[in-house]
Amino acid sequence: RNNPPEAGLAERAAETRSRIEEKVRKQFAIPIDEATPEQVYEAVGLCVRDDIMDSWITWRTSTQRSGAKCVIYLSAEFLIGRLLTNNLINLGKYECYEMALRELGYDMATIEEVESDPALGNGGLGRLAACFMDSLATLGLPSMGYGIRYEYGFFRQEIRDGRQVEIPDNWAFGGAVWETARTDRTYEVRFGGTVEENWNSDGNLRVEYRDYQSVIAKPYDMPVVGYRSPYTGTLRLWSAVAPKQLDLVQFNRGDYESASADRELAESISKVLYPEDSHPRGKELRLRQQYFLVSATMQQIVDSHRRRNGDLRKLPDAVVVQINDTHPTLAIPELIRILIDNEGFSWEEAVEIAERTFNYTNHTLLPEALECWPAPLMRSLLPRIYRIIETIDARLRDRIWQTNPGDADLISRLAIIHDGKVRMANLCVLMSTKVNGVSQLHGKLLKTRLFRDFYVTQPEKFLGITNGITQRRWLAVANPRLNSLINDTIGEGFMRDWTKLEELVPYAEDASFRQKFDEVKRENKRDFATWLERTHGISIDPESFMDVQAKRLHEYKRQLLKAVHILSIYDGLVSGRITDMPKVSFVFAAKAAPGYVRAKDTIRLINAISRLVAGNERTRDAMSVVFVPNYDVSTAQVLMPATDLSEQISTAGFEASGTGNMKFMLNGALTIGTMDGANIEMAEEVGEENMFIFGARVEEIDRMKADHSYRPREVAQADGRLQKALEHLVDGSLPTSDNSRFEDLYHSLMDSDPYFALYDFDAYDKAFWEALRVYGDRDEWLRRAVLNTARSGYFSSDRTINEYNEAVWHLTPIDDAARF
Ligand SMILES: CCc1ccc([C@H](C)CC(=O)N[C@@H]2O[C@H](CO)[C@@H](O)[C@H](O)[C@H]2O)cc1
Repeated sequence: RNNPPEAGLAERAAETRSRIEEKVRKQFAIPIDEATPEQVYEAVGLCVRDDIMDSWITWRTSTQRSGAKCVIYLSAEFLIGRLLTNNLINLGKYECYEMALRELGYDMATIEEVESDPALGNGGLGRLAACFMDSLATLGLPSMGYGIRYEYGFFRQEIRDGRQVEIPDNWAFGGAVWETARTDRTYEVRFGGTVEENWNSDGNLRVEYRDYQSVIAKPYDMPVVGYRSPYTGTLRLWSAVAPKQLDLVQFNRGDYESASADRELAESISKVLYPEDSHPRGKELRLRQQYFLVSATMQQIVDSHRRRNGDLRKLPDAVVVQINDTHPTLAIPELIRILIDNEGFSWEEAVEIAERTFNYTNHTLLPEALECWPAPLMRSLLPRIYRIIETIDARLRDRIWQTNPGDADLISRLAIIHDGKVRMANLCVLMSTKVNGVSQLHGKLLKTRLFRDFYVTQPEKFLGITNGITQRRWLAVANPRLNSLINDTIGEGFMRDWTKLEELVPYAEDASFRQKFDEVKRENKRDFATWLERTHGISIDPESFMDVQAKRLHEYKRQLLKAVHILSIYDGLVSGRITDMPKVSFVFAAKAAPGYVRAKDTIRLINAISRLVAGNERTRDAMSVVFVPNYDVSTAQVLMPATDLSEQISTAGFEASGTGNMKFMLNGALTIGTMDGANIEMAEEVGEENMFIFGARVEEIDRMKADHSYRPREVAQADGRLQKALEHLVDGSLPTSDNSRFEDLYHSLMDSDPYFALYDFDAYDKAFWEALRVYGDRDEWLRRAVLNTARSGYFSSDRTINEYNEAVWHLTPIDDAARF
């Protein structure tokens, strides 16, 4: 990050240095030269935290006082990543702290790596929420994120004998310098018990709760620092605490277990993140987590509004709540409960307020990912909430019966409670003002498929808002070399104004700029190789062509297509069919949900292929297959700047948007991909000729699904290369530590191939070789790579957030005058 040292930098660095020394002394009672990197990291973090405090307090109190409309981003996941470097860059203090540390004998990289990566999310949905918080703060839009402070985040992944092993991730063990426990803002959340509704003489409803279990929700606040903007947002994460630590009565009775049983049950609520990102396991604890999050949040929202404004009818003018997928759906009946049971509103009034308060974002079309809770479970765990949902459902059924008498089918499709299940997506759509998909194609498919019956009656409710990524973390933090090159070429404007990146387009034709761009990529590849060796003891050739597929392991993302294609290249090299191929490193990074057997099998297959390739002298120097363990935000930040080819090969119609695709594009990688999700809009921005687009379009996939015409086995038999490659899965040629093979994967492709991997194989092969051909022409490759970076500005989450604000939230940014 070698920006010329501005005037005064040395003085500020000296002052910062003494603050760090002082912090070490006060915090650890030792002189700096005895401190460990962990202690120095904590001291530095605490100094930066002090730098943030004043503006954080100012804005939190002033936005509250000003009554400015605020967006509440309600999400079960926030994949925030490490915060030190991000906060320093957003504060404009990176160089200052880097110089101070250097004078203390520390290089920033060492201190940065000490920080734990709070994996409070699974993947796309969680990371999107984190990018959104950064953009909201940078754009000065009054905002608060609400989530759960899981004690154990997303599991750590280790690969043993080629297999994924899950290790608990106690992220906060090293102390979390960025959070503040708000013991002054705790709320009680009730579970179970019985509920009695009594209408008293003055016709008001009085609801009696009995025999319920209580859990205390304790908030931990984290500041969300905007980029060079004094506005600091807040991320509030709730932690579950038992109302009483120990039941002395039971304890004195010698019944020690039950004495602490309640406590364990209570605190198990925020113990661990559920590692599924498609198959909800419908576990009671997961439902407890969801209600815990929404009840604490909505109680607090109503409380502070009543304290600030008093008239709850005006709540929708003061706050707008964005529900991040269906996981926080219960916020809707919870608000209605509070308004009726605690605030004495009528049913109609409460429903009207709720409908004007909530909006819902859908992130997946996968039927198996749509949450449907068993009605008996919800009735017993949340008796009052279930009553309210029953009433909403009954009134909906009545309304449909009036408008479509006799149309039982329509009712069975639109109803919220159906077949003993509570369909969370239907409840969200019915009770939200706006429902959006996360790319233009996804938005369209919500209208024509998933929510068609709702769309026909309320078309204005539905839209598509294409995802985005924050250029602060995914360029300035992750790729300082490219960031400096861009700053030196077109200035720093891009960090705050995504449209500025366009100014880089002409430099695609500039040979000296392409040269510098190439040098940046080479350096980043060397960094990645060094990091991979140091962190995982895995070696990779930094001069090789980096072909990367990094995302959650899921059949629709088709890591299997990539793996089978690599086997066909292996066969080609062994048979001599393939002679001239540049050295390629096929890099995979992916976590599989622990219960998703086929996904875990695919990881095992990739590692077996890696051994097969390394074990053959005809292939080991021509290519390597590398599986990078424990893919998380920090890994993505070192991997994406080092990538040449980004694999975005999902079956058309299955990837709602993708956001990794945007990060690779921004960091100068070319994309080989299908016309799916946001890939389509990337092709619109940069031109299809600057990507390697292949494969069946969504219409073709739909047709084959509709007429059941697809015969995968015939496709394989018609293509000798493909057939031979597939044989490896069952012929024992793949080295596995227990001689196990991959029958299930083989048959999943040959018998049904639900994601049309074999159908797109040949088209993929052609696109891949075209990519290698272009890579052979350095100038052409670099020209296209520069264009991809230059045309990726549209995928800034600032553009996305501005679209949400115009179409859904209607917030007023804090007045710019105060911003600078
Ligand atoms: C209940 C289990 C569960 C947990 C998480 C999810 C998420 C919705 C899965 C997810 O992360 N979806 C991804 O969201 C990204 C952000 O919008 C999109 O870019 C990806 O296309 C989508 O797969 C579904 C089901």
